Amino acid sequence: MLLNDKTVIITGASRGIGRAAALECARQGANLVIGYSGSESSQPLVDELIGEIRSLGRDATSVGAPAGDPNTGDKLVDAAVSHFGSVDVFVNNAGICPFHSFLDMPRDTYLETVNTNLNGAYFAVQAAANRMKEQGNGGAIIAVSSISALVGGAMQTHYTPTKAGLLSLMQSCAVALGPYGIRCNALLPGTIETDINKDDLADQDKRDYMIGRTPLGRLGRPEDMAGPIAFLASDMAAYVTGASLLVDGGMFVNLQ
Ligand SMILES: NC(=O)C1=CN([C@@H]2O[C@H](COP(=O)(O)OP(=O)(O)OC[C@H]3O[C@@H](n4cnc5c(N)ncnc54)[C@H](O)[C@@H]3O)[C@@H](O)[C@H]2O)C=CC1
Ligand SMILES: C[C@H](O)[C@@H]1OC(=O)[C@H](O)[C@@H]1O
Repeated sequence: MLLNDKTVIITGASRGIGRAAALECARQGANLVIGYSGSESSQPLVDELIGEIRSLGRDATSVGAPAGDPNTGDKLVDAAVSHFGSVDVFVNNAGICPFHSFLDMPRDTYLETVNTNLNGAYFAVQAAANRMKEQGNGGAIIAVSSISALVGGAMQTHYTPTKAGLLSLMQSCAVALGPYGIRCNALLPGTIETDINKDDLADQDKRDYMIGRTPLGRLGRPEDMAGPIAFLASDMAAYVTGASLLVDGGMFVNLQ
């Protein structure tokens, strides 16, 4: 197992990519702190996920707190330490992408997107890194960035800068935290079918277009992200830091 007895924190883990990553980390031997928004509607999903993790023979606890709140990272770290005694891996995954055109972007939509996806991530990564430094055994930090860190989208002008920001944050943190043995990497998913793009992909033309751009001939599934996240979290990636792992079915390189 790749993550035996490690403590892994994952934000936005109630569903989608975060959930699949949590289950894979549990299969690989980790105990989990499940970060979620704290909304009532998420609670049953979180309870079900914790049940699944326990049925895999591992343990999990949850923290309901908004990703954009600068104190959320401290709460996640406190929960990891009080339940499991350490923080070994931190996966910053929570994110939103409310598709909207640029010229009439509501200021609140822009600010909420940047706050949830990037500002909260900064403080959460800082909290996890301080704990890892204190423990003195290194650690692994992974930010779920996106193919959108590299390319634009007319309906994503508020979103793509947050994903480029996360990629850049991991690069700079790799430099800042390397001396403590803390590795920092970015995962760049392509188009993965989850709730974040359910409405967008309900448009059959858009869906066919995205599939057509993907050499592997299908959209991604959350499970496709889980192995790469577990790899980056594990000692198999002991010399990988400051890297970005594009997991997109080949979409990015498909010019013509
Ligand atoms: N689905 C895709 O095609 C891609 C997704 N990503 C990124 O992957 C990450 C996960 O997204 P998906 O699993 O696709 O979508 P999703 O909508 O299924 O999951 C998003 C998760 O973030 C949580 N979340 C949202 N706002 C939050 C808040 N304010 N506080 C705490 N948690 C909050 C949600 O509760 C949910 O658990 C996001 O950062 C997204 O930008 C990146 C590239 C492609
Ligand atoms: C929400 C989008 O469909 C998804 O998110 C991203 O980061 C990429 O732009 C994907 O297409």
